[in-house]
Amino acid sequence: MTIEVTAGEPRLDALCVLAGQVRELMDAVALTDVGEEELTAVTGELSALTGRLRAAARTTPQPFEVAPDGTLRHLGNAVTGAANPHALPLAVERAPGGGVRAELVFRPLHEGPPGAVHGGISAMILDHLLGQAVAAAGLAGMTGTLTVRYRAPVPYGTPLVATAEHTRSEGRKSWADGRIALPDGTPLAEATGLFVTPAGWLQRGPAGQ
Ligand SMILES: CCCCCCCCCCCCCC(=O)SCCNC(=O)CCNC(=O)[C@H](O)C(C)(C)COP(=O)(O)OP(=O)(O)OC[C@H]1O[C@@H](n2cnc3c(N)ncnc32)[C@H](O)[C@@H]1OP(=O)(O)O
Repeated sequence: MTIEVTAGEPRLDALCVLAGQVRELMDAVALTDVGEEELTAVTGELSALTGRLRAAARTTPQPFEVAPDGTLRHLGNAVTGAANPHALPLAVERAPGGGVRAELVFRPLHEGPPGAVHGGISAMILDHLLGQAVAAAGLAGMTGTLTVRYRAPVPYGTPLVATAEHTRSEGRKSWADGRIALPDGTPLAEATGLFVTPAGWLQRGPAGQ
């Protein structure tokens, strides 16, 4: 899988490349059929590598921050963060007709029911996308409620499209709708959510800037 690295800073770029390699490692672990001896040998090598990375460690991932070019970025985010091995990472863009969209391919690693993506993984993606639709409308907030309707099993290993749009706001409360669909638009999982802008964000913004 090709990981887009956009930090533009050598150390952060290297961290994002490392995270991409770890994603490949996680996929390999989920699918490997090598024998016990090889599993034990690989575990030993990984233990040594883990120790090298922990030689200099922080207590929180790469923060939500203002990048040198003035844009907001969150390389440590669990859904979009290129520096977070847990993230797909999801590349979210503005949708031509309003709202936001992202193309995505889930992996066998995301399996819940046999042959399909775990419902909690789908909900996580929808939570983030709805939140970003609200943020794109200028009203960034924390998820208050999220309701998901699972209409059909979400497959992994096949291209899908996720979209979301802000639907309305009342004071600090904003609502958004979204869905994960097949490329032809057939919805597989649909969500609606309420996002509340914490009072402090109105003064300082989500990055505390
Ligand atoms: C430019 C910026 C870019 C940013 C990009 C970011 C994109 C990232 C996208 C990431 C996306 C992923 C995001 C994540 O993963 S966010 C992670 C998951 N969510 C959380 O952890 C949220 C935890 N909860 C809280 O922090 C607080 O409870 C919040 C902030 C939600 C409200 O605490 P606050 O003290 O501020 O609220 P208030 O008590 O003054 O109430 C205010 C109003 O809101 C109503 N209310 C409150 N809670 C709920 C509820 N649960 N259901 C229904 N309604 C609720 C309440 O009745 C009242 O309404 P009204 O009586 O006035 O009518």
